[in-house]
Amino acid sequence: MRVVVMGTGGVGGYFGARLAQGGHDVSFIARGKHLEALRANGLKVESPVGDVHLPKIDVTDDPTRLAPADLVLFGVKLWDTEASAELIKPLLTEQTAVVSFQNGVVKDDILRRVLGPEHVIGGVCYIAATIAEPGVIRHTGTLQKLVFGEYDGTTSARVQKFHDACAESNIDVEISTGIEQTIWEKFVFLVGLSGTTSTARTTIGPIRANPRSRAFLHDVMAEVVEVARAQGVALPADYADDRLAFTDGVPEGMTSSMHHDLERGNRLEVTWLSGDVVERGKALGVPTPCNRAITDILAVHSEGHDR
Ligand SMILES: NC(=O)C1=CN([C@@H]2O[C@H](COP(=O)(O)OP(=O)(O)OC[C@H]3O[C@@H](n4cnc5c(N)ncnc54)[C@H](OP(=O)(O)O)[C@@H]3O)[C@@H](O)[C@H]2O)C=CC1
Ligand SMILES: CC(C)(CO)C(=O)C(=O)O
Repeated sequence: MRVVVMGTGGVGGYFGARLAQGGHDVSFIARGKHLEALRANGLKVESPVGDVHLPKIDVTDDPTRLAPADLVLFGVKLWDTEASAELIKPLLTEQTAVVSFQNGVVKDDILRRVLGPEHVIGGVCYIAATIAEPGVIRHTGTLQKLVFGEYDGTTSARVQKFHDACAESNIDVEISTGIEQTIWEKFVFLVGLSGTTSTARTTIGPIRANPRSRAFLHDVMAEVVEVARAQGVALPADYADDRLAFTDGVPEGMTSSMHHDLERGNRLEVTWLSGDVVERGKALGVPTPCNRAITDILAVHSEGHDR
């Protein structure tokens, strides 16, 4: 299976490296200093579940050179979705699948519009990984899981093939037969985690331990549940309680990729996370005051800061 990784960052770099380590044919798209370092020194992953060094990788900023692909693993930040989708068009044959492991619930709408719905497989990932320095991906903790599936719920040959490639590459992997709901389930937790850790500027431990911030976390997630239900996603009415209980089980030092971005002065995905909840809430008549507070508080940082 010929895999092309669009965006060799925390997510794309980590999972792409594992697939290459597992013996699969993987090429990478990158840019800037990261591209230069990847060309010069290859791709390194530092990980508690095993380091990887691929001294020589096929990496470029010109996707046309990599055509055709069986599967494109799409891992750019949400603001780069549309432009990156345009760039990968030359990679597609009739059968090519594109699977985005980005956060948010709008990503696949954009991919479907730019690439055509037949190419898009739904996906979510669970990992904490960043570009530590050009050419180096740092994975924190042991969580590293991919969940994906066709939107019509069938287990197609391309989904099964990618599943098997991941399993052979020591990636925790699961096929979802209800991927839209799976994406919304992650979105509920992610919006709660990213919104609270970024506004409180701390990890989940102190947030869940303090009665006021715990109630805020609950209410942020409850708003996402209400929005999901209003647009027809079958989440249980008490799903925020379920996610709060889940949150009690994660390590107290856990935080979100958005909190990391805030600490580094990077641009933030808040517009596509809490901000998207607010916009959907407005359209559906669902009040979203907690997510509005998060979006407005983080607005001063959302474009990042020069350091
Ligand atoms: N990091 C994590 O632990 C997790 C992240 N996610 C989600 O996954 C998505 C990706 O996040 P993450 O991996 O952290 O992002 P990163 O910023 O680490 O990686 C994205 C990479 O793609 C590059 N890129 C963007 N556009 C192009 C282009 N046109 N050509 C070449 N390279 C390009 C970026 O370059 P440049 O830096 O120059 O922009 C960057 O190197 C996000 O939606 C995030 O929310 C989900 C779960 C966990
Ligand atoms: C919730 C988590 C850490 C899981 O992968 C994540 O997706 C993020 O912070 O972006």
